[in-house]
Amino acid sequence: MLSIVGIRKTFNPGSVNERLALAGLSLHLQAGDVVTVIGGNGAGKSTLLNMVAGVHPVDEGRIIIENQAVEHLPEHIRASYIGRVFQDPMMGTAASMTIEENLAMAVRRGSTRKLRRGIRSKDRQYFCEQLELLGLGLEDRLTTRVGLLSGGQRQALTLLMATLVPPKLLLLDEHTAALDPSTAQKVLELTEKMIKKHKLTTLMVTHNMEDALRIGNRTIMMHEGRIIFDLKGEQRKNTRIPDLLEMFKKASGRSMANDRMLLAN
Ligand SMILES: Nc1ncnc2c1ncn2[C@@H]1O[C@H](COP(=O)(O)OP(=O)(O)OP(=O)(O)O)[C@@H](O)[C@H]1O
Repeated sequence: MLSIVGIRKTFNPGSVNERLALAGLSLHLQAGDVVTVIGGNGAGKSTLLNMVAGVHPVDEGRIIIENQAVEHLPEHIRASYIGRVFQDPMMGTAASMTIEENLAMAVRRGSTRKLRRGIRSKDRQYFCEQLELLGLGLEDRLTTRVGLLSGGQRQALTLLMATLVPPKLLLLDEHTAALDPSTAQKVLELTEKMIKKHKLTTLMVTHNMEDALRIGNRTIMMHEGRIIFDLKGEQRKNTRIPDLLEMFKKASGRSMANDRMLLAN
């Protein structure tokens, strides 16, 4: 489903700010794989997602989605089949537009149909049904501007928009990190529900090691632009947080002290 082969990315090459973010990373996902991505600060997790989404061009390597090489395709083309939810609830939705206008945009993602002028009552009914699934009462606020919603409501809406037309690939970049714990929990439950409902192939970056081991079927840990371990099956089932820390130490030669990953657990 997704094959990432030997991708390299260096930011600001040749300058004092040169940063090697991805060091020839390879990763293969089967359809329906839900892979959590963990790693210390600056390990390259966001860069990995950004490269798949086409935010930055790769220096080297290939990215193949359903047998199609996409590494040279611009971000807006990839956006038609990649759903994304970012850490910042202000991204992913248009603040000045209403809930129904945002949803109408999301429905048209990837469609060759021209933008219709109005939103039909049939569309409204569908939006209401979908919003009800969030359990946040947003179905009664279709004409509310998104800028007036709370961070959690906005993030739940972004998640709905990212999955309304089921994407080939869902990319979640610490999408609950900026929310208060109970809202984060709720958005995470919704995430799991959406992934299950649409059987979405997913890459989810998280700093929460407990979530990383609980959600999905595979966990990769990154360090200095590489994958230092890849847990699945029985091995993953039997792995606990202290084991992760020990594995990190062994693979990276340093302890995880001071990283946000520790603070989140
Ligand atoms: N747009 C950019 N311009 C310059 N350097 C960048 C850019 N994006 C990332 N980097 C650098 O690339 C490296 C990897 O960063 P990245 O954000 O991918 O790490 P991360 O694992 O997501 O970290 P964190 O958990 O702290 O968010 C870091 O050294 C970072 O400073």
